[in-house]
Amino acid sequence: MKNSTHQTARSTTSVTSESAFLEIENLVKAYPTSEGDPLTILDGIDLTIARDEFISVIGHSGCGKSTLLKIVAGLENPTSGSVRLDGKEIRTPGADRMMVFQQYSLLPWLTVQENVRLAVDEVLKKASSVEKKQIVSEHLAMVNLTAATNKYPDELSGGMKQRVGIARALATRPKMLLMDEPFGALDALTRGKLQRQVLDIWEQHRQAVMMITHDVDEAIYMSDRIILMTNGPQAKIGEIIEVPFSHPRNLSEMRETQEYYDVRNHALDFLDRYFTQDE
Ligand SMILES: Nc1ncnc2c1ncn2[C@@H]1O[C@H](COP(=O)(O)OP(=O)(O)OP(=O)(O)O)[C@@H](O)[C@H]1O
Repeated sequence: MKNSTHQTARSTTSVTSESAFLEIENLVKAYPTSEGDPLTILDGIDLTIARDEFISVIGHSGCGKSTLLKIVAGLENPTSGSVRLDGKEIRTPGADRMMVFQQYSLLPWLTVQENVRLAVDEVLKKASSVEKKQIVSEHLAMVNLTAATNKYPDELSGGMKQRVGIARALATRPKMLLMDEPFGALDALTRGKLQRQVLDIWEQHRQAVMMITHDVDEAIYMSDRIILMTNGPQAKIGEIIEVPFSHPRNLSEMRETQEYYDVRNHALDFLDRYFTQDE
């Protein structure tokens, strides 16, 4: 089934300006070093993402993917350039962007519903107590966790913990979801199930998503475009692949098409070209 032609792996650098929701312009990020001169990690990133678009960011370890995500989250500031969400410059974290990390950052002394409720209380301050209760149970149901509502994190599997993290992020109704290798710590079977669940939710309630992953198949399955980063330091966007499948998607059907393998090979060839000896 595999072949190496690239005919369907189209590259596009941006969405149209009318539909741009996140706009990253000439972003540079440098960190100070003990040697004196700062080290430029990201060097001139230009990227626009639409309001209802799911994008994945792939690149070799250390190229600056998490740094880029943290800048969009407002946890880090760019050295120069601009990052705007819905026309407004991002400088600090905000309830319009929620993050899901690889390591489930749940509070161990709170139950599943209390973990989600804490975030809802923090963000949806104007909602009534009844509404907030409803939002929490609705989002726990979305990730099939109703039965685990009153459990504590250490009573849950890794996949369940990650589902709580996803329910928590979605329950605050952010305009943008930022995910840093959200399935990276899970076994293959759990990963596949959770990818499907997140995709089901996203296909029903579309929002802007930026997901970092090391997994090309995950990126093809879930995203509209795949951002391929060059190696760091001074990493840039090397290429952007438009995934030629509409949503909702069916992985088995996708895998029966030539387009799937064209995109896959194209992305893997790119990553091979940027492979370095010290990785
Ligand atoms: N706060 C910081 N101070 C100095 N250097 C930093 C800081 N944060 C990240 N870096 C450096 O920036 C580079 C990019 O790091 P980053 O974590 O963004 O890469 P990544 O592509 O997400 O890596 P990985 O795939 O391994 O998670 C690395 O060389 C890292 O050491």
